[in-house]
Amino acid sequence: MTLLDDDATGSQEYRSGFVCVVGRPNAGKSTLTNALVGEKVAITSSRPQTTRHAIRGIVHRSDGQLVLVDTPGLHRPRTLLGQRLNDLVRATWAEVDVVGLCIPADEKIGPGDRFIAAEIAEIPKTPKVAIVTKTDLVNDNQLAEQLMAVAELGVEQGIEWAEIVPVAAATGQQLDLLTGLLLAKMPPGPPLYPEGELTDEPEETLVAELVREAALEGVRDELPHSIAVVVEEMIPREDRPEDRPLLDVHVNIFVERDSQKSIVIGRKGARLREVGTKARQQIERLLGTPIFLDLHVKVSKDWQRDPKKLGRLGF
Ligand SMILES: Nc1nc2c(ncn2[C@@H]2O[C@H](COP(=O)(O)OP(=O)(O)OP(=O)(O)O)[C@@H](O)[C@H]2O)c(=O)[nH]1
Repeated sequence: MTLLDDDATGSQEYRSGFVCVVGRPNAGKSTLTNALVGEKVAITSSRPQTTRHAIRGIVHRSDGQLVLVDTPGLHRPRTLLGQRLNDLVRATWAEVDVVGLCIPADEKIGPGDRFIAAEIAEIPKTPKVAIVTKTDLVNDNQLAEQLMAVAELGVEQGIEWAEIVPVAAATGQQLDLLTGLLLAKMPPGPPLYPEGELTDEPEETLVAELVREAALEGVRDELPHSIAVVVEEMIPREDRPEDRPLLDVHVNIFVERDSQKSIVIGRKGARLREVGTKARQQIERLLGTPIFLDLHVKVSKDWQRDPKKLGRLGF
């Protein structure tokens, strides 16, 4: 009887806390965050280093709440922006309850994974969970080998993995299991956010991310680092019938050079129109209201190297 009681209270205890998902660029962090939360809140792209903000997704379960922090890819800094991104990542790690290191199942562990593993090895006490992502892309043998390689990586870097969990965000495989394992590592405590809340990012940030994502689609490799998006204004259009509201959304897309501006705009504005259409649909879904999206492309020379410009663009 006592045993049963203990068991019941033990497993029912509500837990809540923060998980920071880390990993080298393209490791699948954003996709995993989205899949765990169940709605699109973090930017995903097939290009590396596109996640600029620590966007949080919130996973609600009857037994607890996970606040997921999605950081930019940690990389060797070459510019001021690179340094600031790395600082942001480290500051986040210092505050969370668990660090989850994403390592793709379909690629050999490389210097990029080692670099981040070595960095997280430096955070004392915080439990570290290795998350082997994209398992849908490999067969059982390859997965088994990767799991062993991840275990070895831990030994090599002096990390004692709290768990090593294979998942496929694309198919949803093992996601519930991962959530459960992460929740078990959270401290007991009340929900940190009200139920139903998916992210505490201001709407402007999410809108900017959606525009950025659309603007990056199918463009040259040099562009991801050179695009910044700022929402200037979001105001309801006046004189609209109550049942047909319209929100005016004014957005500036900043690039570093005239040549990049032409790429973003495209022939006779064709690309920019595509970007606008795509982003508008996503933003309307996010905000639940029809919008008029007004996009402007501006050149802000070398903004990545200029502290004042960086500050103005929100970095
Ligand atoms: N097949 C498959 N592809 C995946 C899975 N998870 C992510 N991907 C793909 O891998 C690529 C990178 O995923 P992201 O989630 O953007 O990776 P990230 O680690 O957030 O990347 P950065 O923002 O650049 O740091 C994208 O093309 C995803 O569609 C998965 O579970 N299965």
